[in-house]
Formats: sequence, C-alpha cells, structure tokens
Amino acid sequence: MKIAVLTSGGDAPGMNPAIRAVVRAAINSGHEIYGVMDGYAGLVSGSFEKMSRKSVSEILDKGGTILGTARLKEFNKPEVRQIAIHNLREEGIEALVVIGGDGTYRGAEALTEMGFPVIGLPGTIDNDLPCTDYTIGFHTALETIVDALDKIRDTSSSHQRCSIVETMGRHCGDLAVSAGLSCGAEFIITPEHPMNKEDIIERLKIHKSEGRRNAIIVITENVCNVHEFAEEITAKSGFACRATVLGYVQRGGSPCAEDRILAGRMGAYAIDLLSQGISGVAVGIQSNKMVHYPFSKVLASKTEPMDEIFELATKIR
Ligand SMILES: Nc1ncnc2c1ncn2[C@@H]1O[C@H](COP(=O)(O)OP(=O)(O)OP(=O)(O)O)[C@@H](O)[C@H]1O
Ligand SMILES: O=P(O)(O)OC[C@H]1O[C@](O)(CO)[C@@H](O)[C@@H]1O
Ligand SMILES: [Mg+2]
Repeated sequence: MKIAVLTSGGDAPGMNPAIRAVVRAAINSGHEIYGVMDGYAGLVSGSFEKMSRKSVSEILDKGGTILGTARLKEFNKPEVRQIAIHNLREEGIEALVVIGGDGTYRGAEALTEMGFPVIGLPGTIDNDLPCTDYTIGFHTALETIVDALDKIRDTSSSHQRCSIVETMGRHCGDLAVSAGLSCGAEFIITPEHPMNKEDIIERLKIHKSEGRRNAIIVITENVCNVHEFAEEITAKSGFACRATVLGYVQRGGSPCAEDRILAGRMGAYAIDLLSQGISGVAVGIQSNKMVHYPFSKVLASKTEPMDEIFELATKIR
C-alpha cells in the first residue's frame, strides 16, 4: 500500500519519533511511504516526497517536525479538501497518517467522510484530546515547565516574591496541574479548576503573615491577563508579584524518553491498523495499552480533567 504521513497544528516534541516510527514500520511491513510537507497545506499544494529508512535517520532526538507543520484555515472548505484528495489519488496514495491535535482530527474526520482512509496520532503538548491518557509532546513540555518553575522558585524565594507563571495548554489545564504538583505550587489555576482572585489574594496575605518567603501560582493560558493579575496581587496582598509567560519554549526541545516511546508505539500501531484494513480512527493510549476509536467518537467525547492530581497537589502542598 502507498501511505502518506503529515504533521499538523502546533508542533510537539515527539512528532519526529512518530514520523520515524510510521516510516520504518511502513517500510518493514512492505508498504511505500510518502512525507507531506507543512500539514494539510502540503496536501493541497501536492508537496509529497517519497521517504526511505534514511529519510528518518537521526531524528529521534530532534524537537519540532522534519515535515514542517501549518495551520490552514481553508481546510474546513469541502472544495479545498477535494483538491487534497485529488492530489493524493494522483500520487497513487491510498491512506494517510496525520499527527496533530483536535483541529487536525477534525480535518481527518472530514477527509474520512469524503471517502479517504485516514489514521490519526495525538501530537500536541496540550493533552487536550479525549480517548487517550496522553498525547505525544505532553511529557516533554511538562519537563520544560518543571525546569522553568524550579528556576523561578529560586529567584522568587531569594527576593521574597510571589510568581505567577503562565503555561500553554490552550483550554486544557493538564500541563499546569501536572507541573504545579511536580513543583509544589501554592496555587494552580486552570479552566477546569478556576479560582476566585480575591480568595487567592486573601490566602496570599495569610501566607505572607506566616513568614513564607515565596509563593508560586501556576496558571493555564487564556484564563486571565497574568501581568494585570500580578499587579493586583502586589497592590492588595503585600506580596510583590511578578508574572512569567513561558511561551514557545514549551513547544521546543528534544523529546523525552516517555514521548519517544509513546511516539514509537503509536506510529507502529497506526501502520498495523492500516495493514489490517482499518482507518477512520484515532490512536490512543489507555491504561498503557494501545487503543483506537473512530474520529467521530473522539471528537464527540470530552477530556477527563486531572482532578485527582489537582486534589493531590492541594493535599500535599
Ligand atoms: N473543522 C475543521 N475542518 C477541517 N480542517 C480543520 C478543521 N479544524 C482544523 N482543521 C485543520 O487542522 C489544522 C490544525 O488544527 P489546529 O490549528 O486547531 O491545531 P491542532 O491540530 O488542534 O493542534 P494544536 O492544538 O496542538 O496546535 C488547521 O489549521 C486546519 O487546517
Ligand atoms: O503556534 P500558535 O498558533 O501561536 O498557537 C499557540 C497554541 O498552540 C499550542 O502551543 C499547541 O496547541 C497551544 O498550547 C497554544 O495555545
Ligand atoms: Mg488543538
């Protein structure tokens, strides 16, 4: 079978090991494999390149994605997807593996509904996909955040300051919750676990009066303007507060072992599914087992908030 692979949406550490696994597993199973450049944009422009074992040599430890990625808004138009399917068929490609987040899955579901076989792999730092415990990239981004929070704690404590640190995650608090537990953050604020600002300020006053030297607040992006909140905390709590937006540093870097293993397992599993004639599904990991569900089910499901980790962080704070 001729199979193509692409990466789409925000890049995530582990996309390269996933591409490698798809390419090597496909070749080892007797398939031909093509790389598509820059996500769905490459499907529309017909940017395909045949890949060999060598095309994916020495990329296991590389951040980003060797295939490039893009956000192509127009892909929600049927006529644009029709061009993509036409280009795939012209090349003789019979199935597609997409590595990306929820938006990428929406594109994949739409291609599936138009009769083109697609398999999805969860590749996003956000961990915001249902039907999988983890997404490829989450654990590496988490390590980056933990490293940054430990460093911020050093300076924060030296200056007796409060630090509010904004993580990525779009509308999912998993990065903030996991990093907050890992670093003993005093407060964790996420879309799933919101907190009243006045309440935090009151608790910071108590915290300060108890002689604590610092406090860390970890917060998911898009919850509030952290710079304004830092000013408010400084003015009202007596704790000088600084805001740090971690930003794109969270998307870069060499994938950690956990993401490499996950990417390897998922990439190989995707090729096994295609070899068995299965498509129109997204791959996941649940209780350490590979699973797959139709895109329609995944996209209609909700992610499970990390309530247990959040409560544990509060309990052992
Ligand atoms: N409803 C849709 N129909 C068709 N294609 C879509 C749809 N939504 C998104 N896509 C395509 O998928 C691409 C990636 O989606 P998006 O930008 O939301 O990132 P993502 O895959 O969710 O990854 P991440 O959130 O980690 O950045 C979009 O740029 C677009 O090309
Ligand atoms: O790369 P862009 O378009 O700025 O998107 C940033 C978004 O992408 C992510 O990094 C991954 O989905 C989110 O955490 C963040 O909100
Ligand atoms: Mg997304």
